[in-house]
Amino acid sequence: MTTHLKVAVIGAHGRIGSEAARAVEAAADMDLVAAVDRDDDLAELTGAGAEVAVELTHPDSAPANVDFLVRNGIHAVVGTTGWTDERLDTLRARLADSPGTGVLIAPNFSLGAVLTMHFARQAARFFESAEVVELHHPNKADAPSGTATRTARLIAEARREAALPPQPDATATALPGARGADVDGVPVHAVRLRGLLAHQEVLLGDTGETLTIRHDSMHHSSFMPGILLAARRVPRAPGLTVGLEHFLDLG
Ligand SMILES: NC(=O)C1=CN([C@@H]2O[C@H](COP(=O)(O)OP(=O)(O)OC[C@H]3O[C@@H](n4cnc5c(N)ncnc54)[C@H](OP(=O)(O)O)[C@@H]3O)[C@@H](O)[C@H]2O)C=CC1
Ligand SMILES: O=C(O)C1=N[C@H](C(=O)O)C[C@H](O)C1
Repeated sequence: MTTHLKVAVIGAHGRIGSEAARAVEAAADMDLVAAVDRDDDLAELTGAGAEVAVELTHPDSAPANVDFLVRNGIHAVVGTTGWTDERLDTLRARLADSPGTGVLIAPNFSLGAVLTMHFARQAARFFESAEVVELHHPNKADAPSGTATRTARLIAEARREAALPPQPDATATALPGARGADVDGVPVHAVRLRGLLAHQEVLLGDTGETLTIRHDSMHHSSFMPGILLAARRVPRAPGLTVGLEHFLDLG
């Protein structure tokens, strides 16, 4: 008899959480043992014997939910954004008391977005300038997106490794916000527009040429293969992993 992975979804009434609950239910090797949202008790997960929980709620809610999961030895696949360095440090300290538990935090579960970040990091050292434009639906809680923030950090890391100087920008006067948010020296611009779902462009420029890397998620289904892959893999990855790329072989 094959044993199915017991998976719970937290944030199961939300845009991505509801899609994730359906994807888990449809997966031949998984059982959806709990699907909870804001007013539910997380004790449902322990009662149901959840082995892995997929956390897709709100940046203000995720740290406490993940803390609960780690304290109860439930592996976590976290898509919720808003993980500052301070929040990650707190989580690492909690994980130290539960060394067998795995937590994956991924700002984006779609393969195209993971590749966009990978390619942007690869390309960054060859260009004088790089900026990130993310475009999302107007109901999104945070700006800039978790993906854009991580993309900018990866670009900044590559620029530092290549000892590139700060990006040129002769702007002397600007309306507040006109040059976007400064994420580790990389400008990040956020567009909120009905009709959009989740999109990102990485613009790289140097003398006489530009390179644009663009990714579009047209539907929440784009995130599901990554979420299911992460749920299968996270029990074998104790500790904290940030980024789905660590569970993929990107060469
Ligand atoms: N990593 C990835 O690939 C992706 C990540 N995301 C991220 O996922 C998160 C959710 O996005 P989205 O689905 O659009 O948001 P929604 O607002 O549609 O859904 C979030 C759901 O979580 C619920 N919720 C809030 N707090 C809690 C809590 N403490 N416990 C349980 N449930 C709670 C909300 O309830 P209520 O409405 O009452 O607040 C809501 O039903 C965001 O951070 C988003 O950026 C989104 C898509 C892809
Ligand atoms: O809120 C969303 O919709 C999304 N959030 C994630 C992010 O902030 O990067 C992933 C994707 O962009 C969709």
